[in-house]
Amino acid sequence: MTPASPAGSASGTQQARCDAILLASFGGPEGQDDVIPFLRNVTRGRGIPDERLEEVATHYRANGGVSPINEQNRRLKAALEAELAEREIELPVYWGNRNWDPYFADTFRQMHQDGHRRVLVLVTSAYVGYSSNDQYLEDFDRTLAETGLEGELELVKVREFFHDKAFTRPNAEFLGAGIDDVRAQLVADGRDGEPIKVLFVTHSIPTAAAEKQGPERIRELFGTDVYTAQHQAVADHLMDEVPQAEGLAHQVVFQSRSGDPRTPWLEPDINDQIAEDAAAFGGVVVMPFGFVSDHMEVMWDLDTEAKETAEEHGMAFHRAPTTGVHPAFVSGLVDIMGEYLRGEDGEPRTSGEQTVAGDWSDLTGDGGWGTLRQGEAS
Ligand SMILES: CC1=C(CCC(=O)O)c2cc3nc(cc4[nH]c(cc5[nH]c(cc1n2)c(C)c5CCC(=O)O)c(CCC(=O)O)c4C)C(CCC(=O)O)=C3C
Ligand SMILES: [Fe+2]
Repeated sequence: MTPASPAGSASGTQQARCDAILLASFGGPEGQDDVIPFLRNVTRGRGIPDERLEEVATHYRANGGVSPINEQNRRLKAALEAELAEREIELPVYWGNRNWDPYFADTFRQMHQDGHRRVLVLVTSAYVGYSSNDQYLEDFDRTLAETGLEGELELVKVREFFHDKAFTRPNAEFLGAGIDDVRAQLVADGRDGEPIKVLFVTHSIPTAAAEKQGPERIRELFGTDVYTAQHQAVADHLMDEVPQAEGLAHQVVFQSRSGDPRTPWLEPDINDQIAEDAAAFGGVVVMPFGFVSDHMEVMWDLDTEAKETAEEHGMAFHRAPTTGVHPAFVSGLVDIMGEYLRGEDGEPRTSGEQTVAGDWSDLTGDGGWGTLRQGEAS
């Protein structure tokens, strides 16, 4: 695994050019028979009790055993291919997953067989955390070793993009539309003028894992862990960007905690926060900005559970979409990938545009995750 060095920063050394792109994702089941094997893959070696697997399985079972994530990724792959073709960037796009078919091992073998030796890897996570970054790097290294492709296939991971226009522009649009919708719901209900709150929701992680992440300068600046800080910065930026959001309350909250209930995870949970806000707010806009597609965690934890919680408390509710295949997301991602691709003149072809202010370099910091792995956090 090569450290993510954009083409332009390759000082002096003559780098080989990337000859393919890999869309790397989580993977999900595509039928009832896939559900338990998929969950075993996800929790491999982490001692997640069977009761918990069965509980999570019900979320998938209720949807025919199918997670929407693979279809979302097929659509994203097609959209990226179209955008690349439009710009005359002639690189094939492959797709591989951590937890389901097509598995990384099969895709790596296929790419190598097709003659590719240096692959630009786009991971479907906007932020830097163990699950969204480091675990992928570990998977890539392990897969290269398992397939005997170490030294044969070089992988270059595209940087995080939570702070880029690619990600913030579609989310700003969704936030504005969400506020308009909740306002309209309140008006239709004869409750015009009741206050609205914006809840920015992301995946919870064990606090021990969050606290392990450097760098210190970000922890000090935000007064919180680095995982939360990335989300806090995006949430604050979006509230500033969107005219309709002026004067509204907002907060970063968490969803989908799992594991041993005695192990502390980041809080508050979105459902608890909705219940607490019910007395003071007439409606809630839920922004699932921790994810880049409407997958099972969005369908179940937000469209089912959080929506129910809001309804029970008589609150208007709007769940905003995720970036998915929004044209600005797709073209922004290709701009960012262009940082690693050189044009005729040897310079990076394009670059992303950072919209969230701040120095977001070296987000793992302090040598990364050290010996702590999330499975050991409890
Ligand atoms: C930070 C984060 C992201 C966001 C970053 C990113 O997007 O990469 C993410 C994404 C996802 N997580 C997903 C699904 C699951 N995550 C689990 C378990 C866990 N996630 C964790 C963290 C994260 N997860 C953690 C700390 C655990 C517990 C320990 C462990 O086991 O690692 C479990 C096991 C059962 C359970 O305990 O709930 C499942 C089934 C799906 C697919 C959804 C679909 O199928 O559509 C996606 C995109
Ligand atoms: Fe997860």
